[in-house]
Amino acid sequence: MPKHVFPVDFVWGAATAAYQIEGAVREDGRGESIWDRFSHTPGKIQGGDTGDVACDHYHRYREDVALMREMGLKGYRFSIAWPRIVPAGKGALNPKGLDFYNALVDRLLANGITPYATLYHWELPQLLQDRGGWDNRDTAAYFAEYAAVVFESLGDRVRHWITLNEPSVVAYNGHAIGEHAPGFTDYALAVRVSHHLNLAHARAVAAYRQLNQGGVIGTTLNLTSVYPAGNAPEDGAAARIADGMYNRWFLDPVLKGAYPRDILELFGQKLQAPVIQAGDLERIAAAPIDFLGLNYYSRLLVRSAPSSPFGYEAVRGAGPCTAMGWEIYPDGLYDLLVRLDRDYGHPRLLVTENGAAFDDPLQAGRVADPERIAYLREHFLAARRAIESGVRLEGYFVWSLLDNFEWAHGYSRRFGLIYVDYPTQERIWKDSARWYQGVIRQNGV
Ligand SMILES: OC[C@H]1NNC[C@@H](O)[C@@H]1O
Ligand SMILES: [Ca+2]
Repeated sequence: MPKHVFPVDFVWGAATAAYQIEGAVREDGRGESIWDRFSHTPGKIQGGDTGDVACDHYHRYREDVALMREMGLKGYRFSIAWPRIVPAGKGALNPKGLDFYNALVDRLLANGITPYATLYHWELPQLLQDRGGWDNRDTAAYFAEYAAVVFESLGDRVRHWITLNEPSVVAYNGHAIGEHAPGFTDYALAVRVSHHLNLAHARAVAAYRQLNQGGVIGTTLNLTSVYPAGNAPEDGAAARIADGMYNRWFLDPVLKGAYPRDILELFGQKLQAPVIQAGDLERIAAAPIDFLGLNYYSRLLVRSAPSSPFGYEAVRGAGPCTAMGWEIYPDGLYDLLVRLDRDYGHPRLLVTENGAAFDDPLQAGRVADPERIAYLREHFLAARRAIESGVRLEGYFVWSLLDNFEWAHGYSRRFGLIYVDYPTQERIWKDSARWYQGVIRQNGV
C-alpha cells in the first residue's frame, strides 16, 4: 500500500500540445502557424528541427490513446491547433480539423479518459501574425470566435477547458527574448501582448458562459516560487519584482480582475504601459474562471542587479538540475500551491504540467530513467503535502505523455514518460511510465 494516498477522485493525467506531437502540418486543410514559420527559419531551432512530423500523432492517435488506457490515465490534456480549425485565423472553418479532434475526444471517452482541452498552446495562425498577431487587439476577438466554434463542436463531450497555455511565455519568450515564435525582442511589445492575451482569455470565457454547456473553464499559467538569493533587503525587493513580473502580472487580472499596482507602475516607467482601454479590466473581471491550471518546473532565485532591465537577475540554485538546466526543487511546488491558496482565495487548482527532461538513452530496447521517477515522486509528495494543508488540488498532469518537439530545443530534450524513437516512430515505455501506472493504480506514492 502507498504511504501517501491521494483523494479518491484525484485526476492523474498526462499532457501534450498539438504542434509538439501532431505533425501532419499541411494535411487536411491545416493552415500555417507562427511555429511552422519560426521552425523553418534557419537558426531558430536546435538541430534545424521542425514540427513537420513530430510524433506523427495526427495519424497515430488511436495507438496513443491505447497507451494512455494501458497507463490508466484518468485525464489527458491536449491542445487544439487553431490553424486546423480556422486556417486563416478568422473566417472560413476547416471541417476536417474539427473531425480530427472529435475523433480524438470520442476515442478518449470510449477508453474512460477525461479530455482536458487547451484552446491556445501557441499555434497562432500565421496570417493573423501578418496582421500584428497578439500586438493587434483584434486577435483577441478572433480567438473568441475560434473558441466558440470549438465549444459548439466539442462542448457536449469536453467539459474541461483551458483557454491559454502560459501567456507569460507567449509574451516574454516570443516577444521580449525572441527565443520563441514570432521571435521579437521588445519588452514594451511583450507587455502589450500580455494584455491582449488577457483580453482573449476573457472573451473566450464569456463566449463559453453564453453557450451554457455546463462544463468548467480556466487558464494555465506557468508559475514559479521566487526566493531572494541573499538576505539583503535589496534581494528581497528584487524577488518581489520577479514575482510580480512572472506570477502576479498574470495571476491578478485573471483571479482579481486588476493588474498589480507595483508592476503596472514599473512597466509604466520602463516601457509604454500596456495599452489598456476603457472597459478592458471590467471585461477581464467579468470573466471569472472555475479553476486555475498551473505549470511548475522549478524555482527562481534572484538577487538585486541595478544594471539589469528590471533591477534583478536570476541566480543558479545549488540543487541538481534536469537536462534543461532547471534546478530540481520540489519544495517550490508546495510553496507555490500554498501561496496560491492563501493569496488568491482558495481556488480550485490543477497541476496542468510538471515533469523533467533527462538524457534518456535507449539501451537494449529499454529506457531506465530513475531520475524522472525520483523527480516525479518528490513533486507528487510536495503536492500531497499541499493537499493536506487544505489546498484544493484536483489533478496532476505529467509533462509529457510522449517525448516531443521541445520548441527551440527541437527533439534534443526528452520529457516523455514514453520514449519516441523518431526514425521508426516506435513508442517505448520508460521505467517511469510503468512506475506512474502503479501510482495511478494505487492512487498514491
Ligand atoms: O518546457 C517543457 C514544457 N513547458 N510548458 C509548455 C510546454 O509546451 C513545454 O514543452
Ligand atoms: Ca535534429
